[in-house]
Amino acid sequence: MLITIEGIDGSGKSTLIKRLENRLSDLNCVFTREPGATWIGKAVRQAIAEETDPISEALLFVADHAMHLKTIVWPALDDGRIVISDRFTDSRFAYQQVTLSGVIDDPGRWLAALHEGWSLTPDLTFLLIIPPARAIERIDREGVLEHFEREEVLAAVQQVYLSRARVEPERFVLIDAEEEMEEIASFVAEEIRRVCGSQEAHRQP
Ligand SMILES: Nc1ncnc2c1ncn2[C@@H]1O[C@H](COP(=O)(O)OP(=O)(O)O)[C@@H](O)[C@H]1O
Ligand SMILES: Cc1cn([C@H]2C[C@H](O)[C@@H](COP(=O)(O)OP(=O)(O)O)O2)c(=O)[nH]c1=O
Repeated sequence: MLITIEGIDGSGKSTLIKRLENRLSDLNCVFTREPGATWIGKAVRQAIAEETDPISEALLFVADHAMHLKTIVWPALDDGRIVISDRFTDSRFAYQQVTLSGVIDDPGRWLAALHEGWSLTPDLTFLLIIPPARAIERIDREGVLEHFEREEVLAAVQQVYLSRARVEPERFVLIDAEEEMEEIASFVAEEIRRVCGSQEAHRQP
């Protein structure tokens, strides 16, 4: 089972993941993230910092995803583990749709073609929704802003996330990210237990 946590920068994904690590410790989940901790992940972070070319930046995100699948996601799923990822392919569709707009024709189609035939769709995606100005306030408290971390960029990214959620309502669970984190974490943990429990029940003869 593959579960992803998505949302704009500052929406609370990494805080939520930390809470889930505690709340779901008995489920032996694999917690992971994109961009990852490999050398490609480092290259991605360098590309973000340099902000030179959105096409090479997008391709590095895809390379990081391929490495992530090969080294972490597939092995864990093959072992029957629950994988919970802080960002996954929806991040690419949401952010690169915005950064590549006006750079290449139909970025959505280009991104879909790049993932075709080897990637996978999560079983369940929690999407944290927050007014972009609130997200920027939260990030601002932490220091330097990356090039995505501008209100108009995050607003556009969130719109793409929401339009993806409208197309696949059975996969996406929308969360109000301005709620208390304790409440968000207990709701998400319960949902994960419910979905994983019902999958177990399906498996029984
Ligand atoms: N529900 C919440 N209420 C108040 N503050 C929050 C909440 N969720 C996250 N924060 C704070 O907002 C900041 C950004 O959260 P973070 O988890 O790093 O976001 P992300 O991983 O999505 O960029 C952190 O300082 C965090 O403590
Ligand atoms: C995974 C991924 C991330 N990103 C962006 C989102 C973030 O602004 C940036 C770094 O990701 P991350 O470190 O997860 O940012 P945050 O914790 O602030 O949410 O990379 C993409 O543009 N495309 C992608 O495919």
